[in-house]
Amino acid sequence: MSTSTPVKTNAVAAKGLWKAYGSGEAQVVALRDVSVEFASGAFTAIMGPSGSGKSTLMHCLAGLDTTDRGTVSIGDTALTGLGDKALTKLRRDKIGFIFQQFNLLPTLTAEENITLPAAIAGSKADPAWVKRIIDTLDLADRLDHKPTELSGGQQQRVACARALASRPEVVFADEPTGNLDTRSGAEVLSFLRTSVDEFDQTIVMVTHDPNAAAYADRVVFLADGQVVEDMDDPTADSVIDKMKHFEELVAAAQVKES
Ligand SMILES: Nc1ncnc2c1ncn2[C@@H]1O[C@H](COP(=O)(O)OP(=O)(O)OP(=O)(O)O)[C@@H](O)[C@H]1O
Repeated sequence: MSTSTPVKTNAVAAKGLWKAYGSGEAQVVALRDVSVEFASGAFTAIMGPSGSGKSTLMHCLAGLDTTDRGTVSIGDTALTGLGDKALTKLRRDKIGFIFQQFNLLPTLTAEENITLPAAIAGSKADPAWVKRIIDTLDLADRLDHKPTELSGGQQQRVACARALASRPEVVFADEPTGNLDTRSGAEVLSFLRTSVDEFDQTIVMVTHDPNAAAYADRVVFLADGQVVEDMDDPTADSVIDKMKHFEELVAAAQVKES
């Protein structure tokens, strides 16, 4: 009898990404030859100093921004070279987004916000799945409320439900706890952890917060547009240590330059 271990596939893969903004002397190179993969069913945090390229990388991975060179795949679909229409469809079908500012539509109820992406796509999200998410997020008695009638934490939980409603291949979360108090932030992070452990979702999250990164399975560190470290099983302390180390390296490089 063969004892095969399940093969982990990649939800997202980037190879040799380059991205620059502007031209000539004003040019800023935001990504320098970045190759990175994100396994299905894993929670990965992306960290790094301000300006290190975290948002640029996430936008390029999600097809929200173009790259100058390199390839990106979501599941088995290559993003590179897709036209606008195909890219929009891929984002709608395969990618969920959670933003720092929640980005809910103010005139719609929580429930309408959650089901809107499926409605726009002309399909209907699986009601049993949506109910399971809503129950896990403890939103059942808030579904008729408009965003202004919800706390920040509740709004972000609605945004989490919206991101997961279509069971996307990957959810990109950009500083999802940046606007929340500690308790509401912890609720959102616990939900993201649960969505990986129990619902087999894939999460890629940009964060500045070592405590948030500690919820992840892995942390990818960027500095100056490059992947400089890849850490498994992070704790808040191990992440803080690593960040101190980068700050020292950056400070040493600045002394050398001056
Ligand atoms: N639209 C743009 N036009 C010009 N330069 C840009 C643009 N977007 C980003 N950059 C530059 O690219 C570099 C990487 O920016 P990016 O926003 O990806 O970094 P980040 O790590 O997400 O930073 P932060 O933590 O401050 O959000 C920075 O030097 C930034 O100034």
